Amino acid sequence: MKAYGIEVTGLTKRFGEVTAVDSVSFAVEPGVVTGFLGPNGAGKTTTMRMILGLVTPTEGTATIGGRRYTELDRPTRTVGAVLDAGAFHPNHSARDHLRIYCAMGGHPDSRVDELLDRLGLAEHAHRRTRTFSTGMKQRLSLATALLGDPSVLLLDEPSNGLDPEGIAWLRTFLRELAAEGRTVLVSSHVLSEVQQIVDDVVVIRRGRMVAAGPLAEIARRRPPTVLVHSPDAEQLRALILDGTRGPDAEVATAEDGSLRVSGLTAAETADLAAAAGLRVHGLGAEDSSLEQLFLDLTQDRAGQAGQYEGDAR
Ligand SMILES: Nc1ncnc2c1ncn2[C@@H]1O[C@H](COP(=O)(O)OP(=O)(O)OP(=O)(O)O)[C@@H](O)[C@H]1O
Repeated sequence: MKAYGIEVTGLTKRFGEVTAVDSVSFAVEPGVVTGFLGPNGAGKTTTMRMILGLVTPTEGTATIGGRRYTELDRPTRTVGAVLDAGAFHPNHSARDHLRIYCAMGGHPDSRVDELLDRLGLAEHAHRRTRTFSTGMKQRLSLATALLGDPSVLLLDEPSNGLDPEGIAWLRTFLRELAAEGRTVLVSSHVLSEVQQIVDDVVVIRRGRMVAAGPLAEIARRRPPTVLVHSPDAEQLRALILDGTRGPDAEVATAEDGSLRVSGLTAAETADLAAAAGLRVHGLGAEDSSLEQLFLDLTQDRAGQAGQYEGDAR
């Protein structure tokens, strides 16, 4: 199996007035799982469909191993995709379904049983797909995508509808596929569902890329935030914002009146309050969960996006 990466350059798609994808560029490397993250409507599916040659870009290119999907000699041996994990004929058994796709792709029949085994579906091979749970449908979709033993896998929202056990299974499975040297791109609108699964991320918001790179590195770049409970909150806020604490100091007031300070450490904030004789009843580093990072990256705050931008590897 040859290792192919995905390269997206200046990719843009306009549907009439709507710019679904706006000059997006990133690279997806073999051997790791890459999360393609963004809220609903951010443009993830449209980007994946352009990579798969199902939607024609308005501008830019998407290539797999240097070639557009439509230029690949044997596409299903290079790329496997799951865009809709529920799309089966309800009266076909899992084996019938795989046999049909196996024949269409020109793959050896032996792949059907190999994949039923690998995906833990062997004992359900004769059941009609309409009786399958969401998790079983997800596995059958993955089996279908893997029939051609592709080196690149594109999965649109594979964690959707899975219970924690299903997500744990998916994590192990996708990690195995990446360890085999495959390129794995997984979209999601919920970072917490995939944060244990992905190594790298590409984050988009309203069609534009806001961050790309190893998740751990992007999380480290997030400025620390300090939560302050103070009866003198307004004075402290004014003090922090007076411009002499450095250009990066910012304060937001939470609903309960406490302050969320960024651009200053907890010690700097405490010293500032003490020097001005302001009372502080509580102070600590805010929980910098990745979900908060994701919200910071994708919510509508002008000028917020650029500070996390990294090089797409
Ligand atoms: N065929 C189409 N015609 C018109 N607009 C479209 C079409 N396909 C997508 N869009 C619009 O493009 C934008 C991006 O949609 P897309 O489905 O790519 O986002 P997404 O990030 O995959 O979101 P979701 O997680 O909700 O699927 C949305 O505003 C959507 O309404």
